[in-house]
Amino acid sequence: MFTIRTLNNIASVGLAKLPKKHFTIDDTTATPDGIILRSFDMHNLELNDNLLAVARAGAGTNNVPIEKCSHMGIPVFNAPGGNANAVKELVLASLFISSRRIVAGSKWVQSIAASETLDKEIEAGKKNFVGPEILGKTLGVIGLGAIGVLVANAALDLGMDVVGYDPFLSLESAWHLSPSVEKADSMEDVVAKSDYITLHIPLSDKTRHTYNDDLFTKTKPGARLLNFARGGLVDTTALLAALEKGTIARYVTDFPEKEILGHENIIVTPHLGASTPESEENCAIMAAEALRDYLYFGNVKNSVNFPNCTIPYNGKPRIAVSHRNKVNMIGQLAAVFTKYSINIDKLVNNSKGELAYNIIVCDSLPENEDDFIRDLYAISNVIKVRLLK
Ligand SMILES: NC(=O)c1ccc[n+]([C@@H]2O[C@H](COP(=O)([O-])OP(=O)(O)OC[C@H]3O[C@@H](n4cnc5c(N)ncnc54)[C@H](O)[C@@H]3O)[C@@H](O)[C@H]2O)c1
Ligand SMILES: O=C(O)[C@H](O)COP(=O)(O)O
Repeated sequence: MFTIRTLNNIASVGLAKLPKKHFTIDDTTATPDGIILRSFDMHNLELNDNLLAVARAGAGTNNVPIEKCSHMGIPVFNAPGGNANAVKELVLASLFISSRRIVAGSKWVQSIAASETLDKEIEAGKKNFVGPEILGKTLGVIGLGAIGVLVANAALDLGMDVVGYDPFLSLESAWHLSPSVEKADSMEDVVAKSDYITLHIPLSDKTRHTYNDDLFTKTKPGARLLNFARGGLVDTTALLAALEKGTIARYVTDFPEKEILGHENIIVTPHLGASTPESEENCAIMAAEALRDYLYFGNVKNSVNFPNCTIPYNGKPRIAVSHRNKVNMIGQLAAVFTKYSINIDKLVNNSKGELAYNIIVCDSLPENEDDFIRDLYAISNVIKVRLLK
């Protein structure tokens, strides 16, 4: 039986992927085997020793202590692309609301007292809410992953020119990205030629304050900046200065911060990017399935810190071993199997950065399982050993 703690509301269709026969959902336990969450900040949460896996029902994992999890041999799963369409649709809406003064105009209309002269007042006041069309304008897309590709392709369909930048473009993205998207060599190149700029990169120590004074200086004057990725990507002080100077005409963001609330040229939504029933369900299903397959079979798919590693279940016992990515680890593991006369049926070893992970399917298990496990743990650089029967 596995105990799963949820740290946010997770769509019930996702939790239904964890059969009651083998899983208990307990949101109060301090010793879960698995955690499922959305944006809950896990950085200050103590990780219990028996925690086996964390699944983020969404894309961004900056709220999860990845390094600490890797150190403890805990895979962190996410739901790549599971909410990309929801974000794309909100970004498209934001292209329009950053241009046409829909939000300000609507607020103004709501504020006028209904009177005999309403029509006249509206016709006189509407000149204050003029905004340009997006047709024929240039959109710069920074980050061409699941969301960036959808946004770039959709903007082409709306008659925009699109320039994109992603130095780590994946094969998957390259397959889906329209060839009409111009490839830029640098972020500076993108912001210098774009009337609209949209950010779709993860937040990390490397990307924090990507949009800073320097990049604002290189931005085409009067550009509109959309941020549906993470608040920390934009340096707020530099942003407010850029709005003051007119470098940026409008900023639309999904990440409220007290410094930007109430600014006439900033439109803020309450982190709504993935808040559609479709995305909430997709992500919950992807996260729960990844967690279930890891807990049952040791299979790894969609992990941000572990390599993909899968062996279809064939009824035989399996040992899952994570270790630091060093030489001669397989040789040392195999020696322990030899010592206990265990025949290996299948073995997959994959690595990701400093971490490697093995699934070893065996024909039998030794009589003294505890000694066997202890010998595996005794190998230097082994992090976690799981015996799955
Ligand atoms: N507002 C929301 O509710 C919401 C919803 C989903 C995702 N997000 C945010 O959007 C981010 C992107 O989501 P995604 O699903 O497209 O992720 P993704 O992993 O599919 O794509 C991210 C892309 O950014 C690229 N990248 C990384 N560093 C870069 C850099 N320095 N310069 C340019 N490109 C860089 C990567 O190569 C990758 O292609 C997430 O990390 C998350 O923070 C927000
Ligand atoms: O990174 C993500 O997937 C989004 O920010 C969505 O976050 P949420 O699941 O808390 O809405």
